[in-house]
Amino acid sequence: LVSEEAAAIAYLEEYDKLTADIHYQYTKAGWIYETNITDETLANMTDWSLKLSDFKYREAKNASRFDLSKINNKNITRLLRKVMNIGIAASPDTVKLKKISDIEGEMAGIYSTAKGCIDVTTCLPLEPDLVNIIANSRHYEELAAAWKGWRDASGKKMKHLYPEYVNLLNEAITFDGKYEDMGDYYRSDYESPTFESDVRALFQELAPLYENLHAYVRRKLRQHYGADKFPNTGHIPAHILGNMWAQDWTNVYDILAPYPNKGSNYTITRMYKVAEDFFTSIGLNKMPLLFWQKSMLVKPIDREVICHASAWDFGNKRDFRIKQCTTLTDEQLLTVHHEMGHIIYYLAYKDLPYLYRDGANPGFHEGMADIVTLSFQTPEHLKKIGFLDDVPAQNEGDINFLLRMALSKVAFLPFGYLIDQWRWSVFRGDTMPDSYNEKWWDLRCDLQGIFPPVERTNADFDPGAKYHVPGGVPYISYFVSFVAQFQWHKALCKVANISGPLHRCDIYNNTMAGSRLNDMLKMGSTRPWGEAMLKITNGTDGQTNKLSAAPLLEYFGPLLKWLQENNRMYNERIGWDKKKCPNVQSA
Ligand SMILES: CC(=O)N[C@@H](CC(=O)O)C(=O)NC[C@H](CC1(C(=O)N[C@@H](Cc2ccc(O)cc2)C(=O)O)CCCC1)C(=O)O
Ligand SMILES: [Zn+2]
Repeated sequence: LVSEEAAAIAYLEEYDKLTADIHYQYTKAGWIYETNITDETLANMTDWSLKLSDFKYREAKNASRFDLSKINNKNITRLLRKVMNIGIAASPDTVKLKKISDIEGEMAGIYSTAKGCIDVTTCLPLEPDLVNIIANSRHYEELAAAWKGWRDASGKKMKHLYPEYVNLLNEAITFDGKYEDMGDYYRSDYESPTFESDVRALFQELAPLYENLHAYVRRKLRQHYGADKFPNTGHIPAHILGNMWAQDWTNVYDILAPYPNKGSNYTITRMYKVAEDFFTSIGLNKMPLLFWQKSMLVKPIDREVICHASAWDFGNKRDFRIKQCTTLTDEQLLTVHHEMGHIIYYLAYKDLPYLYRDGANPGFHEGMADIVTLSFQTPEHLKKIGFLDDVPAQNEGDINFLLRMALSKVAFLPFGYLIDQWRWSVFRGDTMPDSYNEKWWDLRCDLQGIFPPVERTNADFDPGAKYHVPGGVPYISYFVSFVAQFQWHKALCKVANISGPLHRCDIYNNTMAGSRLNDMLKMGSTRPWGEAMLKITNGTDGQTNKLSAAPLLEYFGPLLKWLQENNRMYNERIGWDKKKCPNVQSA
């Protein structure tokens, strides 16, 4: 009699090959669509998406025949549970699954081909045109036109699709009674019943730092644009922060602090080589030859593509690519490092069983993508690789540098937190279609302290103007990443014996730090993520297997002190009125 465990092992070996093969086909169909948007490539991708759902449905049935209580090998039971954890593919209603794919395809198509009109004759794509206007224009009305034009052409055009999309997802995911709604399923990636309250607590711990940055930035922007543009509720106009979603404020750094912002003489290829050099300098992998042959690193001129940058793992242990409409800007150089960070993670776990080729949780994959930017952006590092001529003197250079880092790493926190607060409330049924936009602006106003420059009504659908909402891509992973990456940075700097303030630490060329990081990366999702966290933090002070805001607060400690002094000196109010949002109609 073959033991239950032996039979399960034999099944999983066969499954591993089958799942890798069908995922290769599905990923290739996705790549072909995203790098050449046509009706045919969309139909092909939808076809493979349904084939994959069908495969998952069948194999979940096959795996359910094993009696887990008779298998004491935790690894085998974890793998079997992953085979049976198939999300919406648990629904036998393939007509509804196809409808979900069709709606997603339609929303992604609207988003990726939308052209926002900034006047009656000029309509422009988001990347790079509208992004550049929002980044570089300093004219209030011109910025407002680009901000409104984009939302009218994207979110507003897909508003009618989203209610059915939500209902179909909820029907499919609740079919076998494992999940309460689609938000419950998204959160299950973190394998923790307290995840939702844990991230809320982290956000509240970080709010004072954000509010002090917000107060300083509001004062400097008020000086530039005039006090009449700033309501006495304390909110900042959403469209003058240098980013289409006000999620990253580095582009208005020139208004906030006079600082020689060096444009450097580099090429697109050199951007990728510089990023690769960072990873190899700490002992991690270089990009395989296939990466350079198959990636799409610049926007093609002869076809429509999805420009939103992304990293791809084709699942055959050899084919890893980046798709990015790369341009020569500092922000883009960071995105290059980010996307390549994902590839490094893929390479670290490529020889694990397919089911384990994932981040320990989605936030870990994003944290890995970002971690090197904490070293790469230090003035010392930029000087080392010739992007900065001189290192600014200690003190005021420190504050300028910390301010610039805070404009991306602190400014982002409420945004990274709120997208899924909105989405989870929609999936729960707490927010119905007739208040989608009001709920969105409740969160945007109350948590980010910004308000819309032009009147918003429930005819608008501003959540749809952010890629990840029509794309059905979870977002809390970025909030988790922004917390975790500072925990890892602190631990790796300790392991690397690099002393001094955390914000000046650069792990470049440090293979001890790299190998400690790799110990975590190569685990993939073999174990619950607390064990992966300990792989990095073990033996360092404050070691923990949980998320902690302390390292982020330590990193920005000197800046918070400076901001508090500066805001006090100018008698600047900290914070803004909650539940009062200018330009937003409440139902
Ligand atoms: C096949 C596939 O989809 N692969 C996944 C990777 C995987 O899951 O394996 C993937 O490539 N996702 C794309 C996404 C792209 C970007 C993004 O969307 N960023 C967020 C939030 C943010 C902002 C600042 C920041 O410093 C870091 C993140 C935004 O721009 O709002 C765009 C620029 C940066 C990262 C990404 O790389 O995370
Ligand atoms: Zn990422």
